[in-house]
Formats: sequence, C-alpha cells, structure tokens
Amino acid sequence: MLDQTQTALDGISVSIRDLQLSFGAVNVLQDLNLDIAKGEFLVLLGASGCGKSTLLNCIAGLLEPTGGQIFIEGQNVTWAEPSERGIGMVFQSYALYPQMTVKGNLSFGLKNARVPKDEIERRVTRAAELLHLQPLLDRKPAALSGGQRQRVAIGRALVRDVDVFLFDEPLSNLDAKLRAELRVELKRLHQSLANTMIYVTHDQIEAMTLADRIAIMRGGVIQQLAQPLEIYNRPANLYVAGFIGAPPMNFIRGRIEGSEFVGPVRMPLTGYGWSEGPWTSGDTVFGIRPEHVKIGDDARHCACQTEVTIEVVEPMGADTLLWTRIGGDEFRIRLDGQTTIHEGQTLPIGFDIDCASLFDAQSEQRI
Ligand SMILES: Nc1ncnc2c1ncn2[C@@H]1O[C@H](COP(=O)(O)OP(=O)(O)OP(=O)(O)O)[C@@H](O)[C@H]1O
Repeated sequence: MLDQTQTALDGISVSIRDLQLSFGAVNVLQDLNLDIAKGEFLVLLGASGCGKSTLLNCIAGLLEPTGGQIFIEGQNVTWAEPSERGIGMVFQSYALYPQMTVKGNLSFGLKNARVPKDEIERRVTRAAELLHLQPLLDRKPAALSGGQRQRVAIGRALVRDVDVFLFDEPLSNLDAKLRAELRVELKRLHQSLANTMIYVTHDQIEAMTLADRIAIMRGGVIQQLAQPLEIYNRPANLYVAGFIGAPPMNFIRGRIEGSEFVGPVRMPLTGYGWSEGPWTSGDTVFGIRPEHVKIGDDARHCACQTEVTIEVVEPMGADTLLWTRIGGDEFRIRLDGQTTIHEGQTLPIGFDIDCASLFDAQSEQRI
C-alpha cells in the first residue's frame, strides 16, 4: 500500500486526499482532492468564506483536518508539526519584528534554528538579491513602505530553504500600484526558484497572472482546476463563468430547440468550434464575454445578430465598456478605447459564437 502511494506521488509536491474539515456542525472542506506538481504555482481562488484559507492552513499544519490525508514531498504530514513539513508561509499581515533591522528579521528564524553563521549569511544575501532588499538591509520596518515590508516577509520564508511556499493573500494590504509591482516580482521569483507555490487570493487578476493552474473554490468544493486561459475560455459551470472575468460573462437565458438556441435572440448551434451536437432540448444559458460581442460591419458577418440601445458608456482608456440589456438582463460590450458610440444610440450587434459557452440551466454545468 505504501509503495503504491509513493509511486502515485512521483512528480507530486503536495497531495491532498479526501480532506475534510468541520468546525462543529459546519463542513468547511468536503472530501477535497488535489495534487500539486513539483515547482507548480497553484492559486486557490474563491469568494470570501469558500474555504481557501482553511485548506491552506491544513497544508501548513495550523489546522487539524477532520478526515483525509496530506502528503508533502512524498511524506504523510497529516499530523506533523508545521515546522516538520518543509513549508514556508507568508501571511497577509507581515508581522515583522519592529526593533530588528531587515537583516535581523531575515536571519532571526535561522539563528533560532542554530543554522551556522556563514550559511545564514549566504541565505540572507540570496533572498535579499532575489527580492531587491540589499539597500534596505540595515533599515528597521518603520522606515519601509508596505511593499518593502511584504518583500521582507516573503524573504523570511525564502531563507528557510523549504520545498513549498504557502501564501495567504500576501498582497491584499497593499495599494493597487504596489500590488501590481509585487505581483510581477512574485512571478519573477517563481521563475528563478524551483519551489512549489500555493497561493490563496480572492483577486482574479492575481490568479490569472500568477498561476500555472487555478483551483476555483466554492463552499469548500473545487469547482474547476485548470490553466488560467482554459478556465477563462471554457468555464466548467455557470458559477465559474460568472466569477472569472471583469466585467463578467454575459448570460442570455433561453432554450435549445433542435440545433438552435431560442431566447431573446436566436442562433444556430452547429458549425462552431464547441460541438456538433446532438443537442438535448431544454432550458439553457448562452454565455458570451463582453469582448466577443461585435458591432458595426463586424456584427453583420455574425450568424447571430440583434439590436440594442446603449444605456451607459464607460470610457476606461485602453478600452470602453457599453452597458445595455438583452431580454431584460444586463449586457456588457467591451470595445477599444477610441470608440465614439454614445449613450442612447441604437446599434446592431453580433456574437462571435466560436468563443461562446452554453450551460444547462438546471445543472448549471457547461454543455
Ligand atoms: N474557527 C472557526 N470556527 C468556525 N467557523 C470557521 C472558523 N474558521 C473559519 N470558519 C468558517 O469556515 C468558512 C471558510 O473560511 P475560510 O477562512 O477558509 O474562507 P476564505 O475562503 O479563506 O475566506 P476569506 O477570503 O474571507 O479569508 C467560513 O464560512 C468561515 O466562517
């Protein structure tokens, strides 16, 4: 049995098997299974309360699961102490020692662990280089910006020379500009290290930009586990489709009749990239992202066209959002930023059906 488990874990850094966690009568994680490859950047993404921090804390050893097993680098660590798991963790709040310099903060844990002095020096220098902290090593946290403090917190995990890094919303205390800068630094860091990274966030831009794969969670259950563009292009269900993308995917409710979608608009379903049918008749949701809606001449070449009146125009620089309605439901169109379309204007639109999604209205699953 042990041999089979070991073989199954080849190439796997973290393996979560049938994990359950309940707080009293509340089941937060339900039979959760997840394998994370060595060196992978995996993002746990979901709305507040979906259980992503709980899962991360179980991997870290900060919470005891109610059932299931956790393997890290082939070892069953389900009941191991956090310090025995070969993990480094970075939290949302950086909690640096205010009386110590940056260098002191970076080396403190290693000194406590009685790591030899020259080894401490080597690891601190390397972390400082990777995180551009060299000019700041003699400063105290009060003399650092929020972004610099968080880099020190990341550095503290880095010097521990662990296999797996766990990040719990490490950028959410920073302003938007710093967040974007540090996001790129984290990506560079992952490119230059071979470590596995598991990263919790509710920010879909962080998830899309950083992840090799994203696990989208809801109610303690992974809804979809896939590469970012696969999730964006082929969401597994209505929840994922509405969660990923800002503004979200447009939904039009209708029915499939024969090989046609019939609702506030009618469209043929065969002849496109997604499937050739046969189609099961029934209540269906047609989903199309705002950037896959065409206007003007482009609309006239689409197999499905309709006419809308623009209610709100939001110029955002690089692109412009148009807000309208189809079948009473809000509908958004994304155009390039130079458009001259104005509020109150009525215009023909068409759908790039090859890029669309169809969902069963009852099961909410992708068809
Ligand atoms: N100690 C606890 N006792 C009872 N319920 C808890 C406890 N900790 C978390 N929960 C509940 O478990 C669920 C999952 O919490 P968790 O913190 O994992 O969510 P999250 O997805 O990380 O959310 P957030 O982004 O807000 O941190 C929530 O409904 C939360 O209220």
